[in-house]
Amino acid sequence: MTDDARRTIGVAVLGMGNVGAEVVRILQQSASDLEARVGAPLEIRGVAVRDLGKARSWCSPSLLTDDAASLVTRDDVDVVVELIGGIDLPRTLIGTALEHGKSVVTANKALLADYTGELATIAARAHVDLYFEAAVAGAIPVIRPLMQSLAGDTVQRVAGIVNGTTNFILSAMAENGDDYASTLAEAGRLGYAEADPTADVEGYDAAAKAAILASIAFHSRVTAGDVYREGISTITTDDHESAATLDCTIKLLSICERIDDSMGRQRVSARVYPALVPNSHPLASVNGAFNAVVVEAENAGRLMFYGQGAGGSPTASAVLGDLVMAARNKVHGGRGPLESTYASLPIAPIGDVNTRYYVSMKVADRPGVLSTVAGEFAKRRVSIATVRQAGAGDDARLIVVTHRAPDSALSETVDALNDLDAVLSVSSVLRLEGTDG
Ligand SMILES: NC(=O)C1=CN([C@@H]2O[C@H](COP(=O)(O)OP(=O)(O)OC[C@H]3O[C@@H](n4cnc5c(N)ncnc54)[C@H](O)[C@@H]3O)[C@@H](O)[C@H]2O)C=CC1
Ligand SMILES: N[C@@H](CC=O)C(=O)O
Ligand code: NA
Repeated sequence: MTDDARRTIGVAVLGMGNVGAEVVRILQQSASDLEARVGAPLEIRGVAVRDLGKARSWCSPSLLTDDAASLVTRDDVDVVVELIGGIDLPRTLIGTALEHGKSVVTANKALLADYTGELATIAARAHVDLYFEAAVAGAIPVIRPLMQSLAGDTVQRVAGIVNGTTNFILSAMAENGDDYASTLAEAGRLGYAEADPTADVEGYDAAAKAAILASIAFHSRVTAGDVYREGISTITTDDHESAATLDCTIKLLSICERIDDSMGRQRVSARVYPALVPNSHPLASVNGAFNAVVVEAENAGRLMFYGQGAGGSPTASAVLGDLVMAARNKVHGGRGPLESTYASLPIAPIGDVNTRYYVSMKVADRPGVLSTVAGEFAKRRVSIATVRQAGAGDDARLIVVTHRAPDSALSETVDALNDLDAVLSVSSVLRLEGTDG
């Protein structure tokens, strides 16, 4: 090893919350192993926090600063680890760090979903790394497998459960009938939820991750606004009960796939919504804050990645992996792969996606209602797979499951059902995924 290769790598950590605190702990506890793997010692030069007065374990007070902007430009810092969250401040801090020749590791999917292009351009100009394995599916390696291991294949589909908080809530509701609000509060206490948990429950976090996954998988620029999104805040105990009667469970899915238009041209569909998944499907048994991502590639076939998708130490594990890579590149020269958006595939609207629907509606309990309801599906060429009546009289409900049809035809059918006198209300509409038909 040359003298140069033995130089110390200076690390700045920005934010010491759920993830930042774990990163600082591991950096100190595993210092000698990390040194051996990098080929040089990693030394924390500073830790930026919002409140200097707060007590912290694993961190000498002399390292703390409330001036993140100065820390990221210091000459003795080689790699900046951003774990503050949000958009405007980290965008500026990361941009500045990269411009000053620092490699950056971040877990910030909200930022990356819209600004990967901007930040990757600065990183390329400065010949430094921008790594973000922790931004999607926490501890699970998905970014690196897609970007590197599958770089020679053609990925067709990336789909799965990428939000731990909502999976924790849906699992608790389905398994124990737990209450939505208290389970969400518990996810916050356990360090799974975002600072504003609306990002989790309304699907924004999963949509940001879908944008990142789709961009990498399809070598195209996909941003958060390109992702169709529905959250889980409207899912009720009745929905879980209905799912159980169909031998299904409800999961918030992120689905990114190539779909053809009517001329056979490829487009990208990226979408996030709660869906019924058959209990026999591998995703149905992914519970709690666990995530799973299924990748389908032309030559590799189907690959499944499973593990802890949220929480301080699992996320810190992915951050540390990136930090070791970035530090090695600083020691030995070179940099990681550049982002690749050469394919520039356009985005397909949700209406063009073929899905199956589950529709539960309160109906008048009188002769002819079933055929009126079925007629609205038929008018739009939506084929019905099963119909079941639950309850009777004032409690009569029809539960319809369709075959696959364009989402636009399905949503027009639901609008038409809402206008029928025979339908008192459409109480629930969910997609059904993971089945043929
Ligand atoms: N918690 C998790 O399971 C995961 C989180 N992430 C991402 O990691 C990042 C951090 O997440 P958490 O640690 O959970 O959030 P957190 O809210 O626990 O930590 C953020 C910390 O940044 C500090 N902070 C705010 N403004 C600051 C400033 N100007 N200077 C220095 N520090 C400042 C806050 O005081 C807080 O301690 C976010 O981008 C999040 O989306 C990614 C994957 C999993
Ligand atoms: N809030 C996120 C944290 C990890 O990305 C989640 O619940 O998955
Ligand atoms: Na990951």
